[in-house]
Parts: sequence; C-alpha cells; structure tokens
Amino acid sequence: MKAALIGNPGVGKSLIFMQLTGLGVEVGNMPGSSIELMSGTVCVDRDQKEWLDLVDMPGLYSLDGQGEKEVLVRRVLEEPEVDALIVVLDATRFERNLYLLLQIAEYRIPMIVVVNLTDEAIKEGVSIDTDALATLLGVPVIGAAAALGTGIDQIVPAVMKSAKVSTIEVPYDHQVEAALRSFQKTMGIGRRVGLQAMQGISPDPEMLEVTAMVVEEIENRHRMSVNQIIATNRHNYAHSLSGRVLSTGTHHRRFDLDRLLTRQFPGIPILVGVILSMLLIVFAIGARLEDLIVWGFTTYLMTPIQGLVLPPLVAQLAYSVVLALESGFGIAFPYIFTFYILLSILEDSGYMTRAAFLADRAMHRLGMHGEAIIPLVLGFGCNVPAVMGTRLLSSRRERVIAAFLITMVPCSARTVVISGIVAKFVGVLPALSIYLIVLVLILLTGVILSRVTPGPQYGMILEMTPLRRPKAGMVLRKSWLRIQEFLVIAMPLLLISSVILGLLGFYGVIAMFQQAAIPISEGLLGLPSYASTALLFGILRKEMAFETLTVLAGTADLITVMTKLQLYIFALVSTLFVPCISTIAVLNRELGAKVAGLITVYTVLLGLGIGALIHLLMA
Ligand SMILES: Nc1nc2c(ncn2[C@@H]2O[C@H](COP(=O)(O)OP(=O)(O)OP(=O)(O)O)[C@@H](O)[C@H]2O)c(=O)[nH]1
Ligand SMILES: [Mg+2]
Repeated sequence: MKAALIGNPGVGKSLIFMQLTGLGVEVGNMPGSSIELMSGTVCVDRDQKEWLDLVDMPGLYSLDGQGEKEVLVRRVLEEPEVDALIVVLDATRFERNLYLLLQIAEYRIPMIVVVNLTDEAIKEGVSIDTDALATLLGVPVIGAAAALGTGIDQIVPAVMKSAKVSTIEVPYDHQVEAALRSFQKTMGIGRRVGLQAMQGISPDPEMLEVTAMVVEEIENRHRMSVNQIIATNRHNYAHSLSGRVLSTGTHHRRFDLDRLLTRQFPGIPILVGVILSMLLIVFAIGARLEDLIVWGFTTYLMTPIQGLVLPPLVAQLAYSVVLALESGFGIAFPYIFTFYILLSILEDSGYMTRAAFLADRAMHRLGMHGEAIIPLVLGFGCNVPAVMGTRLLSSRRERVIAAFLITMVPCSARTVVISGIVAKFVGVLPALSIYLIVLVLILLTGVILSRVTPGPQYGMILEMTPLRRPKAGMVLRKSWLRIQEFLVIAMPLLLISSVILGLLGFYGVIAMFQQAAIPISEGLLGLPSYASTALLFGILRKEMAFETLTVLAGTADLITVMTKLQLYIFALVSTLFVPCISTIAVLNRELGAKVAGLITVYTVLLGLGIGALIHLLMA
C-alpha cells in the first residue's frame, strides 16, 4: 500500500514523514523546505510483513498552475499506485489550508486528514473541532502536534483501516456547474478533469479546445476569468467550513517581536548584525576545531606515513589520499558543520522568512522576489543545495539570475579560504572586506542581469512562518543530514581528484601548467607562480586552494613566504574564480550547459579582473 503526504508548505509533512519512517529529510521553518519527492517505508505489522510506502511531497498552496511543484504533485495524484493521501493541515492557518484540501478532495482518492500544529494553535487561542470536521468531510481527522509527537501514532492505523474518499464538494458558480454537467454528458469526463480543463490544465488538446469555448462564454458574462470564479468559490466554501469547526478564544499577544524584525528600522540593522555575527562565530569556532583536527591528522597519519620508506609513486598516492581526507575532515568539516548549525537555527526559528520579507524590495531591483534570498543565504553554506533550492522560484528568469548570484556567494568552503588565509594572517577587517567586495559585485551583477535577462516577473506569496524556539535535536539532526550530503558528494570527488592531481604533479604536468600560467599568476596578479596551481586545485573544492597553497609554499605559516597583499589577492581571486566542480555539475543539471558555461566564464573573468585591479591599485 502506498500513501502520500500532501499539504501547504511548512505544515509539518516532512517532520511527520521523518517520525513515521525514521528517515532523515529536510525539515525547515520556511517555505519550500522540500522540493523533491522523498519516499520511505513504515512497518505496519512485523508478523504479517505488512508495509506502507510513504511519499513526502513538496508543499503547495494550490494544485492549479504550471509551477514545477504543482506539476510534480499532480502527477503523483494521477498515479494509480497511490492508495491513500494524508492531508496535513496547519491549525493556525486553517482556512487557507482548507482551500487546498477542497482541491485535493476533487481527486477522489481515499484520504485521512491530520490537523497539525495544534500546540501553536492553542497558544493563539484557536481550537478546531476534529469530530465535526470528520463529519463534514466524511473522512478520519486526527489532531496532532508533530513537534511534540502527539497524534502521530494514530496516522498509520487510520490510513490502513479507515481512509475514505471525501464526500465534500465545492458548490461552484451555477454556470460552471452547468458546464461541468455538460462535459460529463457529452465527453464522459469527471468533475476534477473538467474543472482543470476549464483552467487550461489538460494533456488533451481536443478537450482544451471544447472547454475554451465554454470558458469564453462564462468569462464574457461574469467579466471575470474562470480561474478567478473557481478560486472565489473555493475560498468562500473554505471560509464557511472553517467557521463551522474553528473557534477562537481571547488570546493575549505578548511583546511583538515581529514588528521589530520586519520593519526597515530596526529590522535591517538586526539583519546585518545577524549575518555578521554568524560569520564571526564560524571564523572563531571553525578555526579552533580546524587546529584540533589538523593536529590530529598530522600527528597520527601524516608524520607516520612520511616516516615510512615507500616507493616514490606509492608514497605520492598515499600522500594524496591523506591530504584529501585531511582537507575534507580537517579543514572543510569544522567550518561547514558550524555554519550548518547556525543556518538550521535561523531556519527553524522562522527568522529566514523575516529576512526574505525585508529583502523583498532590494531583491526586486535584482529582478527577483524576496523569497530568492532563501537560496542565496543557503549559498553561504554550500552552493550545491542552494542552486537546487532555486526550484522554489517561480520562473526560469528568476532561477537563472539566482543561480548566477548564488555561485558568487562565498560558501563555507570559501569561508575556509578567507578565514584561514586572510582572517588569520592579514586581519579580521580585511577578511570582512572580501565579503563586502563580493556583496557589491553580487548586487551589480544582479542589477545588470535583471536588465538583460528576458522573461516575465511574477507576483510573490511569501509565507510568514511563525517565530519559534528552535529545538536542539532537530537542529543537530538537520545539520548532520546536510553534512552527510557533503561527505557523500564531496569526499569521493576530493579523493579522486587529489589522486589525479598528485599523479599529474608526479609526472611533471603541473610544473608545465604552472610555467605556462606565469603571465597570469605573476604578471597579472603579482602572486608566486605556484599560486596558479593552488587556484586550479580550488576548482575541485574551494578550500583546496588554501590547502594546496600551504603544501606548495612548503609551510603552513604562509605569512613567511607571501606578503599580506599577496595573501589577500589570492583569497579574493579564489573566492570569485569559478564555482567548484560540484556546483558546475548541478548548474548543468538544473539550468543547462549554456547557463553553467556562462557562469563559469563570467566568474573566471571577474576573479582575474578584480584581482588584477587590486594588484594594480595597491602594489
Ligand atoms: N510547534 C510545532 N512545530 C511544528 C509542528 N510540526 C512541524 N513543526 C515545525 O514546522 C516547521 C516546518 O516543518 P516541515 O516538516 O519542514 O514542513 P513541510 O510541510 O515538510 O514543509 P515544506 O517541505 O516546505 O512543504 C519545522 O520547523 C517543524 O519543526 C508542530 O506540530 N508544532
Ligand atoms: Mg517538507
């Protein structure tokens, strides 16, 4: 048996999925945490070997529309394998959640309803009569608070035993109803298919042609689009249903934190403060952890290996492997993990949506909406999931712009380079100035792109998720999940490329490259010639630029072999210069080779250009 979780964004579908299957998925207090289907199994009865296949779907506000998520979810609903739906509703946004439920009911798939977030609702003085709702809908209704684990144990038994097709039906405008009846009679098509066809959603061009004529007639009479008529009917019905089951008590609002966070003042200074403190914490904690892990690696692995007498090629290979492990675990891990923890706290507290709200105006200048700030901020962690996160944006135009800007955002690996080289040897202020330069370049690039990128702009619906106290277990779990992704994607790549580059070095190919690149490294940027090799390694994983530089310079105390200006330029260029291989791969997958190629060329030119400019001005 197969069941799918469906509902608005941020209602707790992924949390319920996780609790039922024990599998880790992204849970976040911001819209669009899930963008892909995720499936797992739940053991219903061990003795009878009974299993329930469960699918977690991305959240959406409506099933109409041609967005990627809508198309994806509709496809699942049309699959004959889906035996039951678990419709998850947010008790604190009940009426709007019912709107989607009414649409889901039109698919006539057996379902159960979970009214989640009842703990939040109680705080707001809202209560929902689940029995009355069950009677109105004709399906089982479970009250739940997934974060506390209440109600979760009733879900699977209800799905297995009592899921039913809901009896609820929206009464539409009588002309729409008449049209639906005539479609049924003449073409034998059901209510849901007819409604969708009237809204232009159908795989059958003939049907669209027939419905288009009817639609035109209705629209002429109502002076309103059929989409609007249908949506209004649903809204009104959801409103009346909600009125019959929801009651509000008096609720006292304490201190209104939201007003502080979402106004230009003091919202913007707070936002800047939050981002700055995040960076400083990552610098500080990451550096401590890094010292500790690198020390361990050197003492227990590197030194013993160097002590062994091995054939040169074997020694080189062993060295490459240890180097990759060290740069993965020792250098990237401490910064990335610290960053992910902070990011998860921000997400779960609900602050991210406040940031998006504040950023909306600025984002419009860049040809995007406020919600684009979410993937952009994710980019500080790792560009790869951030580029995947652009799927939540509504148009390709926005996705292309966002992808361009995301690849410029200093990810945690670049933070490693900046903090390990500049913050450590040059100073904290110069390190922050790199972020400032990058920010200015991102803004300029955004303004230019929004002028030159063709395509329509859409309106935005940004969900203001409630402010909540993040839960430690959840934050750790999510950070761990993300770091696993990093280990799975990045570590193998790091190992392979470290070995390949080690071999290239062994056979003298790198020396040739280094020689050929002297006009750029020494001439254009004023760096030592081996810097070009370090930059080349940086394409694999950004922090490897730093690691390689140390190796080639022959000392971890870089300040003894390079000037402060050289270190600064090196860090700046490697920050801007080409996204890493994994990012290029995901850009290629998400937006095509052309966009991936353009972004790559642009960032190379930008990195070299800015580096050369600073060299010219300061040297
Ligand atoms: N207080 C409270 N918080 C909850 C409850 N259920 C979920 N949450 C929180 O709500 C946020 C959103 O949960 P998710 O499980 O990511 O929601 P989702 O429906 O999968 O969201 P999308 O994937 O964006 O559609 C997370 O911060 C959860 O911890 C609940 O019953 N009570
Ligand atoms: Mg989810």
